[in-house]
Amino acid sequence: MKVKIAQIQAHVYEEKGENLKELERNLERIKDEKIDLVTLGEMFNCPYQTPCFPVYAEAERGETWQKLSALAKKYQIYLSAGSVPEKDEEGHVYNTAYVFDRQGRQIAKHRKVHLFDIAVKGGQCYQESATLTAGDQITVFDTEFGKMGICICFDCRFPEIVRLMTLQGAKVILVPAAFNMTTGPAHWELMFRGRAVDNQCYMIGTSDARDEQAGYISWGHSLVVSPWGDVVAQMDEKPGIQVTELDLDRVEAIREQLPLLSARRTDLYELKEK
Ligand SMILES: O=C(O)CCC(=O)C(=O)O
Repeated sequence: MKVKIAQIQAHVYEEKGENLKELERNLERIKDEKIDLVTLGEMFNCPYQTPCFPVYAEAERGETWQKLSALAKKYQIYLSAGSVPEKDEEGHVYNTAYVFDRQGRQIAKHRKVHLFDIAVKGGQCYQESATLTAGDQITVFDTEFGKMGICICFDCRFPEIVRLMTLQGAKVILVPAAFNMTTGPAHWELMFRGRAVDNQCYMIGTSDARDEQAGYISWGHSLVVSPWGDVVAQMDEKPGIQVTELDLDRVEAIREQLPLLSARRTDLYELKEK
């Protein structure tokens, strides 16, 4: 089975609504390409700076959510709408990824479970936990193409989360992300290839475009890695759209020929789900 995906690596505007307008312009550009699934970057509608998250945050089903749902319906696409800051009733703010189906119905919601708190000497420092609360769910969802999983950026560094999604049946893992100028060159491609090789699944990393003037400078390089570990497609750092066709039959074929998942020694080790 084939799935045609479009990764939109967009510039993040300070004006929240401008990001939705840009999304619509981009969807209009690809509307005749029979795209099945569109993916966006992490915090695609909000500068990636901790003080901005509470200010830009909206409740689920808020204005941004409504527009995203309407766009999925209008263009009859699955829309993995990157991630956005989400506020709950108690005022907690999350880094949340919504996924909509072709009718605009929400079919998945993932709140980032591993907050990005790092301090690399002479390099990138960041503390998401200054304003964000972590989620507590692993997220897989059904599509007409079978099960997919989703996690957000730093989540993907933890092999357990991708393994659990794989064991729950996901053949494609979507990762809205924004690595930076320290960790991007070092780990971006390596991480996606590693997860793909271990789990024999498609890994789809979609970043925001690089903005040298921004407080946090994204690495860009949105990519698709096959279940064999090849980089099927990779962008540079600039805004753009990358269209790729996934062949989901390769997942089963590779798992049969190189039976890693079935050869696990679960008598010696196990991964517990809560
Ligand atoms: O893991 C990294 O190097 C980057 C992670 C990140 O930027 C994020 O989780 O938003």
